[in-house]
Amino acid sequence: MQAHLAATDLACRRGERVLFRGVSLDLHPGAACRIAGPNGIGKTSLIRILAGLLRPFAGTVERRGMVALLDERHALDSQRPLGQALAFWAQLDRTSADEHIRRLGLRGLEDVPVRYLSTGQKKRAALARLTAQAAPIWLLDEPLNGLDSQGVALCEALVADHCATGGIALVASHQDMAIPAMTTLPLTDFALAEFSA
Ligand SMILES: Nc1ncnc2c1ncn2[C@@H]1O[C@H](COP(=O)(O)OP(=O)(O)OP(=O)(O)O)[C@@H](O)[C@H]1O
Repeated sequence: MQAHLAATDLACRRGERVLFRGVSLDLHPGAACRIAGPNGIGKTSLIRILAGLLRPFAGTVERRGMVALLDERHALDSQRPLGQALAFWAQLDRTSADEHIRRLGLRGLEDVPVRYLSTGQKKRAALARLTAQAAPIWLLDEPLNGLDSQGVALCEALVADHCATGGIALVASHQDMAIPAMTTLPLTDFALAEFSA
């Protein structure tokens, strides 16, 4: 089964405002797309609609294949040491976290409680959790936030590898990313003023 992520004529309403409307996309294996736009335009809201966590005001979403979401909530038990927190999810995913801990440069931090990790270390841990999931569809909300330059390059390489091996990546980011053939969906074009229905 080939992964597929499509949306047709999406609109998003939050409170009394329609944030955007008429948003469509059609992503097939290998596709990388960046959602761009100013603060508050609705990038996170669009990601959450595509993840199935927020109901669109209008339009439809079609998902085929498992979805992995990375956002500011890293979903790792803050009381547990990093190794155990990642192993908890790895066990559910029937995999091992070790290779992902190594790849994300987290070796040596396995015994440190998640709550003591720095911002960038937590983001790397969330990326380790993401890569361990082996989901074909990645929805990434500001994945570069908090990463140092080496972390940014690493994240770009992860996304590029994911797409090169048939994955789909949709990334909300204020920063350009060095990903081959990455397209841009500029949300600004769809912004509306106050909702007046
Ligand atoms: N539950 C909610 N109820 C009402 N308004 C909300 C709710 N959640 C978010 N909003 C509003 O929706 C708008 C879009 O928020 P969203 O987080 O999607 O924007 P964004 O483009 O991701 O912003 P940023 O670039 O700052 O991360 C904001 O004005 C925000 O205040």
